[in-house]
Amino acid sequence: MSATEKSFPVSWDQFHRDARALAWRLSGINGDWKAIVCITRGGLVPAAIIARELGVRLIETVCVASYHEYSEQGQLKVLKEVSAELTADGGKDVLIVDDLTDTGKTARIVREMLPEAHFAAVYAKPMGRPLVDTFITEVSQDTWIYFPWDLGLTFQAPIGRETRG
Ligand SMILES: O=P(O)(O)OC[C@H]1O[C@H](OP(=O)(O)OP(=O)(O)O)[C@H](O)[C@@H]1O
Ligand code: HPA
Ligand SMILES: [Mg+2]
Repeated sequence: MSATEKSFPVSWDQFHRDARALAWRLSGINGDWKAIVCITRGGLVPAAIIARELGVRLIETVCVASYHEYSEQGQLKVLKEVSAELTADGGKDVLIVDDLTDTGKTARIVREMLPEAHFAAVYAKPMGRPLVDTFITEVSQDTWIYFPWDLGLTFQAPIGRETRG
């Protein structure tokens, strides 16, 4: 990932709306998804929303860890693979869900496990975009997305204070 300069904070409301918009798109692609494979941990939240909207009840996880704290990508580790039941036919009619794709490294690894599956992410950056079949919003590569589960309400200094110095 390149150095991040801009920030894109996402509220719970906005995330819910964007995940729902993703569900809308996915409903037009396949009316009968067999299962959702969510990429933990970030994929758990959109997966819950999409599963509710599309009536999918078979939810599997693939557990991948890559980033340590913020911005710095470490070694990619697969902590748990997808069940053999879903990989047997390459993942036909299976929906893979993640919160975002950044460099595309996580998506590439999971796609190799399920080459026939459909990959959906709520947000995408340009490097990861070719790895995603469906997404809602693209942000630039130098933008860091702050998800609502990583944020809290804090005091904001008045704009005037900053400009007065
Ligand atoms: O396209 P990439 O450069 O591979 O980055 C995208 C991945 O990075 C984040 O997960 P992370 O590994 O930080 O773990 P988390 O979901 O547990 O926060 C995010 O949720 C994606 O899964
Ligand atoms: O922009 C991001 N935001 C949060 N987590 C991430 N993991 C990779 N890129 C990002
Ligand atoms: Mg993740």
